[in-house]
Amino acid sequence: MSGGLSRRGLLGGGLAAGGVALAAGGYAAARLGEDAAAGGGEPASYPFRGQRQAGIVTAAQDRLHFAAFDVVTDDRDELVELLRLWTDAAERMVQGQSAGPVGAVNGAQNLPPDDTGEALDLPPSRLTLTIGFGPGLFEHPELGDRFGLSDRRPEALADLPHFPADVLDPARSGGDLCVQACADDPQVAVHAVRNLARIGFGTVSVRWSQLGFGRTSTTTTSQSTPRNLFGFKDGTMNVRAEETAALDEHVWVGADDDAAGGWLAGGSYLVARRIAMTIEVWDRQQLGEQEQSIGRFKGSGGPLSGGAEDAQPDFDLQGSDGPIMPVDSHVAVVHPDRFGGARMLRRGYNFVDGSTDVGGLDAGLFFIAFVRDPRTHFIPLQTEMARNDRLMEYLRFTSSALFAVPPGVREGEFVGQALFA
Ligand SMILES: C=CC1=C(C)c2cc3[nH]c(cc4nc(cc5[nH]c(cc1n2)c(C)c5CCC(=O)O)C(CCC(=O)O)=C4C)c(C)c3C=C
Ligand SMILES: [Fe+2]
Repeated sequence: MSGGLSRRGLLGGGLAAGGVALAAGGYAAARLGEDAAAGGGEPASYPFRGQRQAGIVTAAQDRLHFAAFDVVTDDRDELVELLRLWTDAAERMVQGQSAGPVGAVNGAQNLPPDDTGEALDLPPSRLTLTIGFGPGLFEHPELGDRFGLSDRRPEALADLPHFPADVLDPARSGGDLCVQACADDPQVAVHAVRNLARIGFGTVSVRWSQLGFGRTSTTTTSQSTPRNLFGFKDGTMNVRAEETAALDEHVWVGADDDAAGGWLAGGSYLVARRIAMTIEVWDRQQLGEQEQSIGRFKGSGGPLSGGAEDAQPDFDLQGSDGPIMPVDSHVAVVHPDRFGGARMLRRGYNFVDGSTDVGGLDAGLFFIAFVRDPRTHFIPLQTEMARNDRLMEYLRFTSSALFAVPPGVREGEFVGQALFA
């Protein structure tokens, strides 16, 4: 079966030429429909290959399935083979094709299908698959340097420190590999992670995963600012795709950043933090207290010091009781001016994982940020936030991980190939 057909074109096997043409026509129509729905001129699908991995500056989609994997082999060739297989499958799935060339329903009756089938008939849904490498791939705490990679580990790629007020679940933290699947349809994102896990059976196992909805960031100037589960606009001051100089300064790893990490040049670091929000406590706070905690108005998203959403906060402006922008408000605590101008590209999602055992919502923000160096662009902010941020009263950090995200995959290569050269 041709690799160029969409999943929908594969149904029924052995289609006559006219049937194929019809299927392809349906696909094109779906793409046009998606284009319109996506808004802002975003394409209906993103290629897996390119200068950068998609899923970083790509306009943030609405849904997330994030998975961290343990590598369960100590054979370097098996790891490389997995990355080859993942590259092939990812390239297919982001185009709306099945994970393998045969597809969900056209294979032999006596073999498991090379695609699980739940995304049959669904368009690409702007799926992006972003793959990262955790510290354990280079030097595992129990298994050591399984793959002969320890001398290629960039210094910045180390487990994040324990921050004050972290209540981490170790089983839901860390990981040797990660896959960030983002799409406008949750079924497409889940299908992608499921098939990558299926392909990796015997080489990797899923350590933990997280579903997310309702992006809490804006990564292009054409996107409007969404709201998080506290009801506030989130993503206002994010680094955007169009800010190419800021991306070079704050998001992309430079060629000279690390002697051992040359393979990561043009890539980035992905910080993941699952943050449970005590929704019921928050909901009982007065509007004024909520706005003082964030430092912005809930309606407009503008800073309390005045102006529209995109106005710069004035931290010196005084009210009768001190600064109008409370010094312990979230935007005051994490403002780049306090960290030598360090910015980050945030790309998080809301989550609701059912209810807690006392009947509250098990809900929060799955924080994802891409940074050039976590030591300068994340750790100092998180430390300060944990110590001094008024918002902390309503937050519990339950999961934490750091991954190095290699640059984009060139034609004929597999993801992260330079690391194994
Ligand atoms: C350590 C990094 C950060 C964590 C963790 C974090 C959690 C978190 N944030 C909100 C809500 C908002 N954050 C906003 C801005 C903002 N947040 C961070 C960093 C972390 N946030 C930065 C760097 C910034 C931008 C600061 C600036 O440049 O001015 C905002 C304001 C709107 C915006 O700019 O996006 C909100 C709202 C929650 C609820 C949360 C944990 C659950
Ligand atoms: Fe924030």
